[in-house]
Amino acid sequence: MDQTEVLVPNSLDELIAILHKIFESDCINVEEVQQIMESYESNPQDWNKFAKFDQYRYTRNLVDEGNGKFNLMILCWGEGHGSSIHDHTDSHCFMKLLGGQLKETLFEWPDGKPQGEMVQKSQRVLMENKVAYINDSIGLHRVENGSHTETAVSLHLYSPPFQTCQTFDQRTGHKNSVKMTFWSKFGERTPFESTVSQENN
Ligand SMILES: N[C@@H](CS(=O)O)C(=O)O
Ligand SMILES: [Fe+2]
Repeated sequence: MDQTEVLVPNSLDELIAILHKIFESDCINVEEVQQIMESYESNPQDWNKFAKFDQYRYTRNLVDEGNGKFNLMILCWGEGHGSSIHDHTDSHCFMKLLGGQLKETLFEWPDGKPQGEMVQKSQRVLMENKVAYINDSIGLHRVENGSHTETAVSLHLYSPPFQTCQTFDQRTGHKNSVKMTFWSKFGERTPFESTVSQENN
């Protein structure tokens, strides 16, 4: 084994083990994380137990707490489900498509501008196994499952972990602070009380 060896995770568990190693360091190489997440070939048998859908909105399902360095979660998007325009609370955000496709629309921060329609920077469709990266200096985004026939499942890594973010009204740029919750943790449904605030997102 030499130092340039490229590890290819053969399962979600192997990917998580590699991520734990990478995040022992305080200095994160974005390309390295992106590459290792991309090299894992999605296998539904690895992640089915975390993939819990809701009829009305996308769900967030905690998979791993990354020794306190990151949160790894699986998001389940029903047909037509989407997120509000939001930021990522000064964290790194990696998003890998495990199943289906998702549309990501990037927006500029509205700060310092007169109130009005938010400025859209770009749009792309993420295909299975691809990994997108965003942080607050890149901008804001909205993620949508535009399909009316297929669900989508994505794997998100946030470092450092965060529990609140800001959402933005596309017409006015007005922002709201939102508490983010988990539909399930480690494959178990989260008790009702702690999921209520997610409905406001
Ligand atoms: N950042 C969002 C998902 S997405 O739309 O990127 C979340 O963690 O809920
Ligand atoms: Fe996001």
